[in-house]
Amino acid sequence: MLPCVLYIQWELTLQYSPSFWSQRFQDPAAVIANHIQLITAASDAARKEVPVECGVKYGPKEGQILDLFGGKSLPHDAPILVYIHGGYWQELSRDISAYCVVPQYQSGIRVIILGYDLAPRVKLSEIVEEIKEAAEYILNMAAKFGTRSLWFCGHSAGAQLVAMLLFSKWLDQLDDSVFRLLKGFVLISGVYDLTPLVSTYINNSLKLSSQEARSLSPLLLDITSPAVTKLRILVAVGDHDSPEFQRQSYEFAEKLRQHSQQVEYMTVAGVDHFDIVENLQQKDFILTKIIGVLMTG
Ligand SMILES: N[C@@H](CC(=O)c1ccccc1NC=O)C(=O)O
Repeated sequence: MLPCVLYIQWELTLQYSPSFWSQRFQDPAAVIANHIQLITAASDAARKEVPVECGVKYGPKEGQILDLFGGKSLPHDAPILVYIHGGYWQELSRDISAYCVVPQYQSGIRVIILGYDLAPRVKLSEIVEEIKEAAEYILNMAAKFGTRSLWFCGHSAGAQLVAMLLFSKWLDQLDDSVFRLLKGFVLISGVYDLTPLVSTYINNSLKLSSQEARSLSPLLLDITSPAVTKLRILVAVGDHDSPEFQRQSYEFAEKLRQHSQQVEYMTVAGVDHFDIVENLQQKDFILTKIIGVLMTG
């Protein structure tokens, strides 16, 4: 029999390795390989099909770069969707994360694909700071464009980065003329309590202490910002995500609900941690349609 500590460690590793839960492939490595292949092809296609300004710097650090899709072909007040990729803050990049662009652009939405520095080069607390700087930069840019609405959407680790925007004072200090552009968040298959990751391989490059993990966990922090009551928030998770991922999404949505009546929770049928976002390249996928309706309705 395995000693209890080893068993718990193995169970945590399993719960927080999304590739093990896909029902589409036998081999977890094949899930990731397929994911990279699909999102790379869809991102290449987006750059061919949609006018794009690539490589806009939004801050001083190397990875603080965004790509802005839509150009002059959209009206100046077109809504903006900001998309933040996942990969446990150590994998993937903005240039292969533009897969949601084409259908949203076809619905009249500008899309910003946000890049950020990755661990172990930077600490997670620095990445959270980079995203805050991005949000500030983008809101001010949107105010200049005359944008009518702005949404943030994050996948997996990217959903934690979006959620952390709620725990920073800058949101409450924004001028109302800028804050009113921010309409909501779409949080897809996120991780909101980081403390279980500390004892897994995921922490090899993050090097989070238990204390740091707590301070970066939206599920464990007090929500004090009045901004939360003004935002619409959709928390979505795949029904083939691991039970722990599903629990975290459910609990975070419940926590948000204690502060706001504008929070929705949904389990997306028939998808895992990866095709829940791969499918954002399809205009008929339920989440693609919901994002379009939320942003233009
Ligand atoms: N090593 C992980 C990889 C992973 O979690 C992941 C990969 C791509 C996009 C998002 C991911 N998860 C969280 O950000 C796994 O086994 O699934």
